[in-house]
Amino acid sequence: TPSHRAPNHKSRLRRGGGGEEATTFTCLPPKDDFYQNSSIHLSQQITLGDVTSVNPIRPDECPEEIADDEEVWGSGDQVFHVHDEDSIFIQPEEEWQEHGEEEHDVQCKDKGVPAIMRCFDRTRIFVKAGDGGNGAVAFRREKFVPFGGPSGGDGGRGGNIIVEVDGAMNSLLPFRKNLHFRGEKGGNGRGKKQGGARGEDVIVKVAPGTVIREAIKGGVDGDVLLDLLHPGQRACLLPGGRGGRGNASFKSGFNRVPRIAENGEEGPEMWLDLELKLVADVGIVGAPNAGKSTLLSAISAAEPNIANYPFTTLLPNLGVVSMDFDATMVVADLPGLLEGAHQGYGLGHEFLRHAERCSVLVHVVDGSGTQPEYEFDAVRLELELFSPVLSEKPYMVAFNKIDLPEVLEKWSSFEQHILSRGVRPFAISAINRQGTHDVVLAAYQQLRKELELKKEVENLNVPVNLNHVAEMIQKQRSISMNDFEIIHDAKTSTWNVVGAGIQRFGQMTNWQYSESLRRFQHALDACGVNKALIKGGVKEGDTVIVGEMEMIWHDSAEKVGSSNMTKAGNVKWPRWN
Ligand SMILES: Nc1nc2c(ncn2[C@@H]2O[C@H](COP(=O)(O)OP(=O)(O)OP(=O)(O)O)[C@@H](O)[C@H]2O)c(=O)[nH]1
Ligand SMILES: [Mg+2]
Repeated sequence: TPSHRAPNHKSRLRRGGGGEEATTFTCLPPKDDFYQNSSIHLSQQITLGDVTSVNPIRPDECPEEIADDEEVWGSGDQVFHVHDEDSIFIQPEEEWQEHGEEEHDVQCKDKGVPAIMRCFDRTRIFVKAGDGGNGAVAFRREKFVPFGGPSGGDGGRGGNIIVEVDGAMNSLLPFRKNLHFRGEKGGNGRGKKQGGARGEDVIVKVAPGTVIREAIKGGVDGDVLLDLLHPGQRACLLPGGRGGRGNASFKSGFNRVPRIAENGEEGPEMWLDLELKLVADVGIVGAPNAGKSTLLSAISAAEPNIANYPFTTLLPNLGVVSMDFDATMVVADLPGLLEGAHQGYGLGHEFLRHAERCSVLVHVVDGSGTQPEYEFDAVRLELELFSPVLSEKPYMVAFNKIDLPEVLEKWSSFEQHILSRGVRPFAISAINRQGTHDVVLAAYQQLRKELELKKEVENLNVPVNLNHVAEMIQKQRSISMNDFEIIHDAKTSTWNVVGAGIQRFGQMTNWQYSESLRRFQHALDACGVNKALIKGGVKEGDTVIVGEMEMIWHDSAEKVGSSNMTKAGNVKWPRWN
C-alpha cells in the first residue's frame, strides 16, 4: 500500500535551530511500521543514496552535488555558511590542527575513497553546548527609593547538545553538510532582576544503529559514549553552561552594593566520531558479481543496481522482505568481498561492520565462477578475519545461477563440500526467483530463533542510561575548589595551579568589575592556594597561573585574608575546556 512506502527518497532532517532544514539522501520508514502493520504484502524498497553505480567512482569525482559546509547553531537566525570548494572531502582533521591539536592520523583506508562512501557510515563532527549568559550589574533607580538595591539579573543557561535517533535516516550522509553543532548562548541578565533567556538546544539527529565515540588523536578508537539503536531514543550529551549570577545574587549583609557579576560558564565542547552500523535483520554477503543484489531484488521491492560487473554495489542496499504471514524482515545487500579484503583489496572491510548487527547472514556463491568451493572458503575466511562475531553468526549458503547448465553441473560437488562443513546449501537462481523463497523462509526461521535468544538476554539487562555523559560533566562541574595541584617550573619561576573547580571559577570571573579581583583572591586564600604556594617556597615577582589567569606574587601582603597577588597586565583568555 502506498502509505507504507517511503514517502520520498529525500526526507527532511529537522534540526534544533528550527528555521534551517537539510535534506537527507535516504529514507527508511520508521521500523515500527514494519512490525505493527500486518497487512503489508508489498515489500518495500529502501534506497541508501542512489550512488550504486555501474562505473566505479573515481576518488576525485563525486556523484552528489558539492555540499556547502554549514554550521548549525542553536538559534535559527545564526547559521553560518562556509563555502569550501573542496568540501567533497571533508577533512575535520585540519580543523583539529586549527584548534591547536596535533596532527591527526588519517587512516590509510580513508585516502582515495570518495566522500560519499566515506561519509555514508562514518563521520566526525564537532559539538559544543551553549555558553551561559553573563550576569548583569544594575541598581534600582526609583523615584522614592534613593538608594535602590542591586537588581542585576542572572544570565540564562546555555543550550544543550541533544542526540536523537531519527527512524527516517539510514546513513550519516547529512553530516557531509553540517559538521558543527553549537548550542545557543544563554541570554545575558538585565536590570530589574530580569534573567537572561535560556539558550536553545541543538538536536543532532542520527540514524538508528549509530555508535558515538569521543574522537581522539592518532587514529585510535575512543571510548563508546552512546550506542543508539532505536528510533526516538534521546540522549543529553553536553549540558549547556550555567548562567552567570547578576549582582542581585551577590547582595549580602557584608556587601549591600555589590558591583560584581559573573560570566556565564562556558559550554563544554568535543569532537565526536560517529559510526553507523545498519540495523538490518539479515545481511547478504558474498564475492563480487555473485548475484547478491539480484537476490535482494528478487525477494523484496528493492531495485538495486545489477550488472555483470564486480563492485556494482558500492553502498549497502536495504530491502524489506514480507512473508505471506504477518512478518517482515529488513535485508541488507552488502558490497562484494574479495579475498584479501582485510588488506585493503576491493572495498576492503568498509562495509562489513554493517553485517555485525544482522542476526543472520545469507552467503551467496557465484555458481558460474571457476571454483565456487574456493570462493566460498575465501569469503568465509574474510568474515573470520574481520571479526569472530561475524563468523559465529548463523548463515545460509545460496549457490546461485543454477539456471545455467554449466552451473547445475557443479552443484553436487559444491553441495558435498558445504555439507562437509556441516551446513546444507540452497541451490537458487536469483534471476528466475527459483529457490529464493526457501532461502527467505530459512533465514526468517533462523531470525525468529535469534530474536528469541536476544529477548531473553535483553530482559536480564537493566535499562541503559543515555544521559551519562552529561551527568559526568555536571559532576565534574561540582568538583570542589580545594581540589587542585600546583606544578612549579623553577626555570621560569612559574607556579601553575591546576584544578577543574578553580579554573571554572576563574573562567566565570568577569574582570571588568573591580570587585571581581578581590573575590577571586579571596577564593584563592580560602581554598588554600596561597598557603600551598608559600609552603612551596614562592618568591616575590614569581608568576602564578590559575587556569588561564596570570598573576604576579608579592611577598608583602598588608593584611591577612586578602591575597598577595596582583593581576598581570596581559591577561589572556584562551578557550577553557
Ligand atoms: N544466469 C544468472 N545470472 C545471474 C543470476 N543472478 C545474478 N546474475 C547476474 O550476475 C551479474 C551480477 O549480479 P549482481 O546482482 O549485480 O551481483 P552482486 O553480487 O550484487 O555484485 P556486486 O554488487 O558487484 O558485488 C548480473 O549480470 C546478473 O544478471 C542468476 O540467478 N542467473
Ligand atoms: Mg550488488
